[in-house]
Amino acid sequence: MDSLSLFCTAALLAGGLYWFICILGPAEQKGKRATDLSGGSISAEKVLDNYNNYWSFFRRPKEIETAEKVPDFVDTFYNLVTDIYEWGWGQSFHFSPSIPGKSHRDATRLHEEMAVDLIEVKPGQKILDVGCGVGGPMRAIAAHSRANVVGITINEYQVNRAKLHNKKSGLDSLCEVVCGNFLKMPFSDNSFDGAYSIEATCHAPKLEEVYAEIFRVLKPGSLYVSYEWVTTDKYNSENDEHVEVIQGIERGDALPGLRSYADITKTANKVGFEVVKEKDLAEPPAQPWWSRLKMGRVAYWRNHIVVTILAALGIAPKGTVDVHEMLFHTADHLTRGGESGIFSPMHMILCRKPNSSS
Ligand SMILES: C=C(CC[C@@H](C)[C@H]1CC[C@H]2C3=CC[C@H]4[C@H](C)[C@@H](O)CC[C@]4(C)[C@H]3CC[C@]12C)C(C)C
Ligand SMILES: C[S@@+](CC[C@H](N)C(=O)[O-])C[C@H]1O[C@@H](n2cnc3c(N)ncnc32)[C@H](O)[C@@H]1O
Repeated sequence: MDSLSLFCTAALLAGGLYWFICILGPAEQKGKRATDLSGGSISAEKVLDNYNNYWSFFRRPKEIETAEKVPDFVDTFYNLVTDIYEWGWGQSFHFSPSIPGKSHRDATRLHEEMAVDLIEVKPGQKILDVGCGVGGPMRAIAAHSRANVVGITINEYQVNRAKLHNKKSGLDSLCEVVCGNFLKMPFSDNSFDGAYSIEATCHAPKLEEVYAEIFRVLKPGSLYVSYEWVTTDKYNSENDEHVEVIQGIERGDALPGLRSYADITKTANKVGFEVVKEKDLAEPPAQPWWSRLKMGRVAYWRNHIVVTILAALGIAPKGTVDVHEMLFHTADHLTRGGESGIFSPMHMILCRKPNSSS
């Protein structure tokens, strides 16, 4: 081979690799590339150890007895997955029903806007985003309602990502992000005009504790809406396949144990809320929320190859491949949970803090 053909072959190979990693594997929404994957606040050399610790803790969620350790492990989980989520899903870490003729991005935004419409906030009022991730919902909600949104997340890396995105999108005057535990929030009593949580309170070992905290910080008369992860009335704990799917969802999503849909209202009432409305937003005529996960299967294989190459080259931390593989299996369990109807990530509950409450 003469030197010109050698040069052309090398250039083609390099171009192909660049295309495979950087063009084929960019974030759903611009901001994260495969080459940026990190372990969040965990240093690269400790990613694998942290993954192994996470795995030994959450492997059998139903057996988790030390509830006080859960927030720390959830924090570790989000250090491990936040970049992969942003890269492969976008800035909103939740599901939404598919809407024929609309993109995932629009369907996601509409699902988020519905939450703030339900809590009836006015421009300039202050609302709380409980478990805000990197702030995808917060920005959509602030832009839609012109309310001031304060988000709280246990994960410091997410706080920094959210702040960066808020600034880039020009919404930082409406959006504030705080690092803290939603089981013990650094906010005064009766200080918010409304609150919402999107697929976040499922991480609380006891739902009652997080609902009680939200109740405390809300002004009397104001509304709170939550999209909860639950097992539905189709779930049968005697059915081995059902149990396998639900346990797969729990361990791949850092859940200390999924709750039954029937527990949600009971808990809201117990802490003092009036339940205004409750509805599983996944139920027909809503279109499947899991179709986006299913459609992505080919992309996950490609991502797996990209992550494996990057980890081998030392660009992505060791352990990224294991985390990605865990998510790969989680996607399958979530899809099976959706298809069988035993699981919903969008059991909506709308509650009011009574006016008379002291
Ligand atoms: C509410 C929670 C998170 C919900 C979803 C945002 C995430 C649940 C599973 C995640 C993913 C699974 C497969 C990944 C894929 C293998 C990878 O190549 C690209 C990213 C995924 C699609 C990833 C994206 C986010 C999820 C869909 C929980 C934690 C309470
Ligand atoms: C699946 S993400 C959803 C994020 C966001 N609601 C969204 O839809 O993009 C769950 C979020 O809950 C947060 N979270 C979990 N446990 C928490 C805790 N104890 N205190 C504060 N935040 C917590 C995580 O850090 C993460 O930001």
